[in-house]
Amino acid sequence: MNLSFEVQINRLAGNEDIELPRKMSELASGFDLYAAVTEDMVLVPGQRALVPTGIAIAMPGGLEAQIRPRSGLAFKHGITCLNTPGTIDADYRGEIKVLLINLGQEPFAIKRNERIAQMVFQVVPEVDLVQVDKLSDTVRGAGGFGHTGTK
Ligand SMILES: O=c1ccn([C@H]2C[C@H](O)[C@@H](COP(=O)(O)OP(=O)(O)OP(=O)(O)O)O2)c(=O)[nH]1
Ligand SMILES: [Mg+2]
Repeated sequence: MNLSFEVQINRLAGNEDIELPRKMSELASGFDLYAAVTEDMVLVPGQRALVPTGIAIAMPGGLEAQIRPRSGLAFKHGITCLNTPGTIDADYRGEIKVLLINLGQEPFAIKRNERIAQMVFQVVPEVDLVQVDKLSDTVRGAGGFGHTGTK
């Protein structure tokens, strides 16, 4: 499979030193995002914060970017994205920000140019919502939320 797209990116003023999002291995799904905090941002347990990345992007319509946590930060420090996956719309031109929360037991300091999350691009199909009086029948019907049991 060889889907490929061009996505424009720029650094916002004052962030010339911020690393551009980067894949850390050849076939990685995500581009790691770097914190553009001007001074250390400390999250105490339970605290959330919108962390700047210093970058903005423009992708073609039909794509979205998802902002996802890094598992290492989540496992070691309880740092995750509160709204995971965050949604970056194709028509958004503002700074990409990462909504982090500290679910750990210790304060955590976010430093400038540390990798805080990752950005995964996805294709979004065009969908027309068509209003109808009755939906098609299925075996599952309205069963959900554990309806099929645990084994
Ligand atoms: O983790 C995130 C989530 C969103 N955004 C930006 C890009 C996105 O296109 C925009 C709106 O996000 P969303 O639709 O999730 O938020 P909303 O609460 O519905 O705001 P809006 O009314 O602006 O759509 O905010 C980020 O920078 N980081
Ligand atoms: Mg929205």
